[in-house]
Amino acid sequence: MKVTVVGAGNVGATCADVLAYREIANEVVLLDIKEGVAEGKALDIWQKAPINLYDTRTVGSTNDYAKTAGSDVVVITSGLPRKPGMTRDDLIQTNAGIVKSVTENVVKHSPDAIIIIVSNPLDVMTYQAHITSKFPRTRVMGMAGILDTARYRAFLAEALNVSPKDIQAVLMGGHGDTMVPLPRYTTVGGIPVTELIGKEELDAIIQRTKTGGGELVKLMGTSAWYAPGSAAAQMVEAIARDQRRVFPVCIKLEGEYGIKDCYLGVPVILGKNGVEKVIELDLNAEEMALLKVSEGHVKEVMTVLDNLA
Ligand SMILES: NC(=O)C1=CN([C@@H]2O[C@H](COP(=O)(O)OP(=O)(O)OC[C@H]3O[C@@H](n4cnc5c(N)ncnc54)[C@H](O)[C@@H]3O)[C@@H](O)[C@H]2O)C=CC1
Ligand SMILES: O=C([O-])CC(=O)C(=O)O
Repeated sequence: MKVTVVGAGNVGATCADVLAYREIANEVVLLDIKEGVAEGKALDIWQKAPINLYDTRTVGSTNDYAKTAGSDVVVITSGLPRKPGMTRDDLIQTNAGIVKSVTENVVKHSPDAIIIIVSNPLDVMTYQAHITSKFPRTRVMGMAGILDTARYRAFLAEALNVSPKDIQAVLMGGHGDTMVPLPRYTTVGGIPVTELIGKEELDAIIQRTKTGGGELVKLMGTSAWYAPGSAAAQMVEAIARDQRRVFPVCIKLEGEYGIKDCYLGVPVILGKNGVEKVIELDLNAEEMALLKVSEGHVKEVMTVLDNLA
């Protein structure tokens, strides 16, 4: 299994590191446009191998896609992160061009790859990569749902003073303030969460989850990377090991949930072919209304992208 991570910044380097120390791939190529940075970080990760005991080979590349040739999975993290006061959508102008040119190179050198987008605005950058690559939708997906769900699970674990391992949840929709956490599908060791926490406290956790990315941007002056990098690596693992894990993943909807031609996070089965199946939940009217709001927002930003072209 050969995996390329494009963008050797905070998220990309973290993802490459997790891929290596968890031996998810035999070879990880880290690529960036900044001279020497990807080579340096790949070398640093390789020099950690005798300490942390792994044998994944990590290779760096300054914009030389020949080194990425024949990758099975490509994770695209290249692009600007936001600064305090910005929304993810504010990044579209710069990141659309970056994701487009990176995708063109990926297609040329790894025509059979599965592409995982991380760059923001996530749902619309997944759209950009999909239309540029012309790959089937099952091979072009965005990472956001695992991260958003992890934040929700972490906040719940803290509030209930239980292990985050025992909290299972689904979160749908776009990667932004219109994301749709689903308390009805949230359990703690199999127990419905609503039996363990009051409505007011749960609502506050849901609200904190929706603005979870912004909370970190405010604290750090740039966006998060440990959880995002690990979340992208977890998607790669599900594909590399054909685990058929059930994760919320951003994909083009083609009629599921009554939604067409929109890129939204939905629960899927992730395996060796990419998205093996989109799972359709029987949402109630309130949940469906929230998903429609999310669809409306993502479609607006998709139109912004169409008008850039
Ligand atoms: N989907 C999600 O849940 C998350 C998305 N993000 C997004 O991921 C992206 C990366 O974030 P960070 O790693 O924190 O940023 P960063 O600034 O640390 O790293 C980005 C890297 O991309 C590189 N780059 C720019 N243009 C390139 C090109 N054409 N080819 C190759 N490399 C190129 C830069 O040189 C830089 O090293 C941002 O757009 C951010 O908003 C971040 C966290 C979570
Ligand atoms: O908030 C940001 O800009 C980065 C991101 O998508 C996240 O951490 O959820």
